[in-house]
Amino acid sequence: MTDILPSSPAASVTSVTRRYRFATEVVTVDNSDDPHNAASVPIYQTATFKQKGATATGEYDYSRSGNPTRTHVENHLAKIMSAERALVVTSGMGALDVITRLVKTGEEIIAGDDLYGGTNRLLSFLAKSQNVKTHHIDTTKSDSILPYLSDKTRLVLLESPTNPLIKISDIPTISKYVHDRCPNALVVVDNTMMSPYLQRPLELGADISYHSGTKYLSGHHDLMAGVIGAKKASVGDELYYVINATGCGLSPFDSWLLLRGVKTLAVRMDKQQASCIRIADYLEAQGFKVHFPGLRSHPQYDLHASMASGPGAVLSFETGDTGISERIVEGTKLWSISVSFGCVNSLISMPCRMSHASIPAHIRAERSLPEDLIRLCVGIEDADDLLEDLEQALNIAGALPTPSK
Ligand SMILES: Cc1ncc(COP(=O)(O)O)c(C=O)c1O
Ligand SMILES: N[C@@H](CCSC[C@H](N)C(=O)O)C(=O)O
Repeated sequence: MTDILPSSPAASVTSVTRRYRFATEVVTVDNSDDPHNAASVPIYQTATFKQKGATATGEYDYSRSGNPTRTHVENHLAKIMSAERALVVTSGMGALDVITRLVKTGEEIIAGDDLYGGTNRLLSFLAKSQNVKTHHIDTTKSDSILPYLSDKTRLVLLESPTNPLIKISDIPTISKYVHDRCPNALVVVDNTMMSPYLQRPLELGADISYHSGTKYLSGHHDLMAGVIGAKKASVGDELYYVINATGCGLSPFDSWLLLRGVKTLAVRMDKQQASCIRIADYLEAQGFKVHFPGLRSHPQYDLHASMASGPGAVLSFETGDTGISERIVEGTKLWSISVSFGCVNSLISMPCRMSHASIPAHIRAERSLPEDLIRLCVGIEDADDLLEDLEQALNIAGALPTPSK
């Protein structure tokens, strides 16, 4: 496919190596090619680029094919994701759409049975429209994948932790199973929940890692973006072909916003994670069933710790009663009732009513997704304020055995 690529930036960054620790690399953007030594990468808000002659194209000709602001954010993301090539598109779902275009009619996908509702929707759509079957299995048990691996397998799609039940999959073991048995299959990890700061799936054996850049990478809920990192440049080039062919590359302005946002990823995540650990401890101490890989009680605490450098800042918990859960969510003042996560502001939601409502109720039940589940996405506010607000909402909802204070 690469021989028919149009002129465009060859965004492979195999030559860009990390020299410093992650928190330093993430804030250090290489802008050394700027003709005016601009400290911040400029926004090249242009659709087209002039040519020296009819056949003399420069590095860029048209912003759908490539744009310098987009190239900068892609190179920076490739560096922090340990990818040979990174690509940015208009949303996380757009990223998965691009990846699934590598699958041909009749081929198969293996995916988890707890995964983001929109991902489930796209996989269901592919089954109907392209005859691409997805086997949904419990990827927390690595061996459960073995009976489904065949010469039809093209993608194995993992979330770890999963959204919303925060289950963990063994990325190295599953990658080995897949690569040993299906050399043409690609292991794809949706790493949105962790961000490359906490977990880098390409270093763990995966072939492609992707993100909803709408979340931690940008961090402020002021843009939609999708990010794809390919371990091998050749796979990145195939994905680039799809992006240019379909026209879903990220705009110059959103590329700039993403590059600006990602610089603070480490400080945001440190603060959000520290507060989330406190909140998880508090909820568990009140007797709730809490799903969070930072708690010793998490069934895959050790596995997660072997792959990631922290538990992140999203947890979910069960109250045992849908009505109580609704009252808790509606009783908070500081936590916004909102889908999404990874923002500097704290969010509270009921996945079955909101982010995962597109999964039919009977499938949610088959997959044991509790209707009363509450998801908390912890922001950078003062943790004491967050805890106090949560506690008053729990009290109002009658969720605490003995109302405190
Ligand atoms: C885990 C996960 N992956 C992918 C997506 C899709 O991202 P986007 O909303 O940017 O399309 C979302 C949320 O929307 C998500 O939660
Ligand atoms: N109406 C949207 C819902 C988006 S959910 C966003 C996010 N991934 C989350 O988990 O909260 C849709 O139908 O996709």
